[in-house]
Amino acid sequence: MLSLSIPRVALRAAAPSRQLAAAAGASSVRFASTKSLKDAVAEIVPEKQEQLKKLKADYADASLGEIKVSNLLGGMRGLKVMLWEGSVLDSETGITFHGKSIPDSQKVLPTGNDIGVKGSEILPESMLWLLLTGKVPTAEEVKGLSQELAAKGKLPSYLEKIIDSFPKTLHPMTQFANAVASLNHDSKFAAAYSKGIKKTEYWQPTLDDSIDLIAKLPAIAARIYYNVFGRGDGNQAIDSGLDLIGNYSKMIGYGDNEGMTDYLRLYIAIHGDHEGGNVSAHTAHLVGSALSDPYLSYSAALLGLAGPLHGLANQEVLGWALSMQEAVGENASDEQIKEYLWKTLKSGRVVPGYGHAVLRQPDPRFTALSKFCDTRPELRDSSIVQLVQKVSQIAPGVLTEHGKTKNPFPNVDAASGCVLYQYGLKEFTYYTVIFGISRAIGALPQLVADRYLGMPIERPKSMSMNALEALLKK
Ligand SMILES: CC(=O)SCCNC(=O)CCNC(=O)[C@H](O)C(C)(C)COP(=O)(O)OP(=O)(O)OC[C@H]1O[C@@H](n2cnc3c(N)ncnc32)[C@H](O)[C@@H]1OP(=O)(O)O
Ligand SMILES: O=C([O-])CC(=O)C(=O)O
Repeated sequence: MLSLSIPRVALRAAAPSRQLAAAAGASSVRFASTKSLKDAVAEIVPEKQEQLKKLKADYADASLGEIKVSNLLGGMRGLKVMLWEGSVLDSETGITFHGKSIPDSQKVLPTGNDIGVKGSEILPESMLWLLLTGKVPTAEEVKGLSQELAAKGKLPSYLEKIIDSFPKTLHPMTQFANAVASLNHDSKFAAAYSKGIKKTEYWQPTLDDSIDLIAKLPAIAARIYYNVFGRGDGNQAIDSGLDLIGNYSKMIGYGDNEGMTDYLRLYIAIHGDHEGGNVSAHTAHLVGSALSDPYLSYSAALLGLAGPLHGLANQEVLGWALSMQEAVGENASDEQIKEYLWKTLKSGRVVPGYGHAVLRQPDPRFTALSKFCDTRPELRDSSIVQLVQKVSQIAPGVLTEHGKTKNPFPNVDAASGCVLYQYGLKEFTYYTVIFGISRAIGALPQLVADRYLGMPIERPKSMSMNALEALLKK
């Protein structure tokens, strides 16, 4: 269970008490002007640059392990070849954000109640601040960031026209990536680069673009939802008193649903970063290393997220779970679920939502989302949530017996969609778009770090099979 009643941020001297904020109600809490996120990043830049300088000076020739042919042929698993500041993934214990696990983050990061909007889950703004600066923000800092994002959230009319021109049949993720790339029209980084900005200053317009993009993702996503599925407010109106996801939830028609709104906050906060090697984060970093601006880099990341072995798995899980429910009925026995799992495996398909390239235990994000379900009667009693949870107990045994996957446990995608479905968001081709709002809060901070650290263009050595054989025979 989440410790909903612990006044976490309220313990810090600068923050208003959580109870006070909640009692005051949405939009009525006043905050003194405070440090902006850009000021907070500027503070850490010199020490990070110094740390990199020292690493290079002291350890440039130290080895981090050997490269085997199996690494080259096996998707580079396990090779330590990327710098990534925001989070580290441990195969047994899962993700930590600047050293903080998900439960740790839930204890210290400001929630809606802390800034005067209803909600007890982590605000994605709080996670963004942590990922960018390594520091836990105060409630005032998060409120200030929320206000900045609301002020920058409206879409330019050229982008609205571009989104409206997409055929409804175009997958929402393809629309999303195209829309994000189009915003490069207004990139401050691209404009500054063409004017000859100094390399040491690259990070500043990179951060400006990143904040601007994060601010606009909800409206882009909501406009796509409205155009394709006809749901939501249609004009993506932004309430300056609401947080980023409070606004998003309102735009897609869930503004009055506190459970859904807080679920979206939790989902988006904890999907944000999963260290650097996953397909979407890695892609943003790779494309950004060519000094493509944040819009282009993140658009490329979204196209990777749209693959079924990565972010699209959450769409796949729901389709698969509903087909199972149709085949075996609402109160399926363990035996029926096992049979269905075997049928999937024997048909040569993967069981979506299971397995992981790094994790070897159940994904702590899956656990966090399951705990959210346990705290809410509307989810606890849902037949689809119950089925997904039952599958999570049975599938590991079947996948172990099947003997292929190195990790038979559920990953985050196993849990995320059934909650959306239960709250009435049933259009599951849209689910990965929500993941796409989230991944920006992890991938874009690294782009900023890449620029203040002066990271070079990424260019590993590749080999043909013939060249490899020739090398190995030497
Ligand atoms: C947010 C995220 O991206 S989380 C991941 C979301 N993706 C999914 O849930 C899709 C299902 N899972 C998978 O396909 C995989 O487990 C991945 C892509 C996540 C990881 O892939 P890998 O690191 O290659 O996994 P692993 O080393 O365990 O694979 C070994 C074999 O087990 C198979 N395997 C892995 N997971 C599964 C699964 N869920 N069901 C059936 N077979 C599986 C692989 O396809 C591979 O088979 P092969 O030897 O015939 O090619
Ligand atoms: O880490 C990975 O490879 C996939 C994943 O779970 C994520 O990107 O969130």
